[in-house]
Amino acid sequence: MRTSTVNLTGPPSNITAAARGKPKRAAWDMKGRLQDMETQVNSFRSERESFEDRLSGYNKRIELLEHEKQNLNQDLEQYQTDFLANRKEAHKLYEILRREQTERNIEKQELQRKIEDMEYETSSLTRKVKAREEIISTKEEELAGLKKSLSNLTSHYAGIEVQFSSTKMLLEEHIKQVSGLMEEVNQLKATVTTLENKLTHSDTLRRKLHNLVQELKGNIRVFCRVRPLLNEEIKNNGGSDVIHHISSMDDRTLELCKSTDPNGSTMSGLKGRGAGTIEFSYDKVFQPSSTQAEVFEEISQLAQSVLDGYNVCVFAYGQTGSGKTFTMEGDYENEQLEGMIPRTVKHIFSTMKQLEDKGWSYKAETSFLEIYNETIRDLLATPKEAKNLTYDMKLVDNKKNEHYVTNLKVVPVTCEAQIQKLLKLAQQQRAVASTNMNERSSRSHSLFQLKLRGQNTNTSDACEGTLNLVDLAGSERLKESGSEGARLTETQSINKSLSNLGNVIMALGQKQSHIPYRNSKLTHLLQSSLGGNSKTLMFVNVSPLEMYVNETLNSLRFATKVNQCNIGTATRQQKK
Ligand SMILES: Nc1ncnc2c1ncn2[C@@H]1O[C@H](COP(=O)(O)OP(=O)(O)OP(=O)(O)O)[C@@H](O)[C@H]1O
Repeated sequence: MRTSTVNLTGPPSNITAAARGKPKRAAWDMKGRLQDMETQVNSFRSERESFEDRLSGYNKRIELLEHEKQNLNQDLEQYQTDFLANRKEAHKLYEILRREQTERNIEKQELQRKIEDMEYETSSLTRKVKAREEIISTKEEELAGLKKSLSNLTSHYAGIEVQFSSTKMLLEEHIKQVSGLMEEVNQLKATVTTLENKLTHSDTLRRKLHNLVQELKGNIRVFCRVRPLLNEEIKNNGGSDVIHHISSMDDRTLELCKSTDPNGSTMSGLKGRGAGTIEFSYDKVFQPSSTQAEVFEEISQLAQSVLDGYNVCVFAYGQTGSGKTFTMEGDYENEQLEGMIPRTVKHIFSTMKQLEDKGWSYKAETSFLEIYNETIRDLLATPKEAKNLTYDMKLVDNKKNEHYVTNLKVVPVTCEAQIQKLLKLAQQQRAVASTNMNERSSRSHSLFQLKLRGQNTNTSDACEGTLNLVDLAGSERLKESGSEGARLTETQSINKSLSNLGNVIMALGQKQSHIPYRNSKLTHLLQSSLGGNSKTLMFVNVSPLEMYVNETLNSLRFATKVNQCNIGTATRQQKK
């Protein structure tokens, strides 16, 4: 940049000094005054020249300055242009810088996140490393311990090896002895197997012979079952489950102590022991502790007989609450407490499967009814299905005296599960009414029937068997039941049909020409299953309560009579 300086001070100092330096001339001194004035003009002239010099200097200076100004203006314009260009450039750079900064910020955040992650990872790795280190140190300790044990064991092993070689020698000697003994054992085993086979064979034979004897005798078999005391009854018995008035010497006899009996033992045909003690004997007596499985074990052969083409009839007889329904049906929801009906069904279906290998195939159909006040009711029909239907008995076959019930639902069954379902349906439908004897007393007879038709493709053999499982209504006497009104009619009807069942059995036993089957629906319905063509078994269920000792006595007497009846030998129903 160009620069210059201009001196612009006031008029020359000699003028004022001349004026001021000389004393004032008198008015008359014209010459002097002219002289002064000429001096003054000269001074003024020289002053003017000096001024003019200075002015031309100033003008030059101004020109110079003007030039300088022009230069400066040009510079300024250049600067402005440069400035604008620079500002634009600077703006662009600023934008780039700002973008760069934003990107850097994002990168920085990213990096910070990564750093945080890495820090976290590092801290967790540090923790893991620490844990590993701890484990390693524990393992090292263990290793040290193991090394120690190993060295102990090695020395122990050396000792054992010594022992082993001596034992080995001993063992070789023993092996020789053992092989001799093994031979003996094998010989003994063979003897045991032969004996076991003989035993099984003789046990099967014994059972078969026992059944044969029973069949040949033609007797109705009777099993007696004493119910255990229930929880409430145990409480009333002073917390004890011991039944004092009923006892048993073995599994075929039962003693009833009726202390109130004045004569003690005068019942016809019954042995007496001591005052009021009466002994009864049956084919089997089940104690209160007997399980459902144990009871079924004894009747499983009867179930097998149905598949072999026999008619089988099982009754449960006894006073209300003595355990008839428990014995026949039990608890369908609890496998251990299942009664004879579900167990028989299971047994039959599993045996059917086994017999398939021998060429047998079976068709099965079932029905379930109850007789209430001498009226038949279908337990497999819902109330809607049974509406407006009447159930009468009609003869199927004159020769066989076989009856069927009109409108009764007969369901073809192919598996055990199907029957289980039907049994539950029937259970729901059973008429249950209350009496003084038992709040949930069943006041009807129920009859479950399963008919099987078998065909053997290998031998062309065919057979037909029917299983009847009957849960009879409570046998208590009118006096004891305390019934009135509708309940009285029920009890009378039950008593009538039960005593008729007894009459039919007695008439069969005495080989009478007329058997009163038609006197009650129950005997009428079971005509073909009683009377010689059926394997018949009666459960007499007994209450453990001493207060019912008279009812128990009646039941046991009835059962004894039934047991003594010879109704003839059951025959297999073969078909061609
Ligand atoms: N052996 C037993 N073990 C355990 N409880 C039993 C046994 N026998 C019967 N009971 C129970 O005793 C009660 C009466 O039995 P159940 O209903 O079978 O008598 P019931 O003779 O069929 O009576 P009802 O004539 O009224 O049908 C039931 O609660 C039953 O579960």
